[in-house]
Amino acid sequence: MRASLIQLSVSDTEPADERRARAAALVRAQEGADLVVLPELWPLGGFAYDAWPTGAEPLDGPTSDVMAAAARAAGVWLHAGSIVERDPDGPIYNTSLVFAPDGELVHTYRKIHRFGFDSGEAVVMGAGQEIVTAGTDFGVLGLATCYDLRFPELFRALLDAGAELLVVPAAWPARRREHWTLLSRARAVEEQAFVLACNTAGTHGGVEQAGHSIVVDPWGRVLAEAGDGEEVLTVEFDPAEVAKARADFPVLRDRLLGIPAPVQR
Ligand SMILES: NC(=O)CCC(=O)C(=O)O
Repeated sequence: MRASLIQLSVSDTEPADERRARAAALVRAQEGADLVVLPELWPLGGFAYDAWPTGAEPLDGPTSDVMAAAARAAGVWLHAGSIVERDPDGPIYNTSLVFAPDGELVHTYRKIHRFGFDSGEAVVMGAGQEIVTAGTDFGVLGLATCYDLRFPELFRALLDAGAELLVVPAAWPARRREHWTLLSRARAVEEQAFVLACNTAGTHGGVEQAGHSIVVDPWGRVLAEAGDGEEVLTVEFDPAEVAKARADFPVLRDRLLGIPAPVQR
């Protein structure tokens, strides 16, 4: 399969609608790929907290509109990164959107672990409650977002839900780039799965982004890694390598904790 990670540059100066149009053109240009991935909160900026109250949008808002059309035009599965979702009956959420090649919005995932400690996302956004996987033509995607990468128990739960390709949109700062690379590889090794981690480039909200989107195979090998700036990272791999790695080195068979106990007779 072929995957393209669009490491979009996000600034405070580009209006959201212009960035939506630019991102949609980049998605359309990936015709021939099986899966296209965008970063976290790219329409407004993952650290542009001031823009969130007015820029939040519903699931059928402007980002969904342009991304559905772009997925359909390119004929690709599209993980369109995440938006600031306005829930009419609740708080705002950091919500990822997955579109099928016909443009239908088939899965959404509300980020579970909110970043910021006592500020930003952790204060103004609601926490997602559900583990989400997405069945596709080429395997089962496990959905996680940015800071979620630090919580291995989420990835173990995704494994137990059948995930084979872990897709992680992010707005990960340059200051902690080493963690980004290390954790992406760790999650791939632990779950014996592909990790496709699509980060943001540029600077917004005063936070320089790390870039360095990365694709890791189930053995922890880096198949492709982007640089610092805006870039489309394209990589080809065989999703069947997941089953092969799990059979060749059956470490998951030796789990003792956190799995249903055998029936005692
Ligand atoms: N947007 C985020 O979740 C940032 C996470 C981060 O900066 C970190 O985990 O470090």
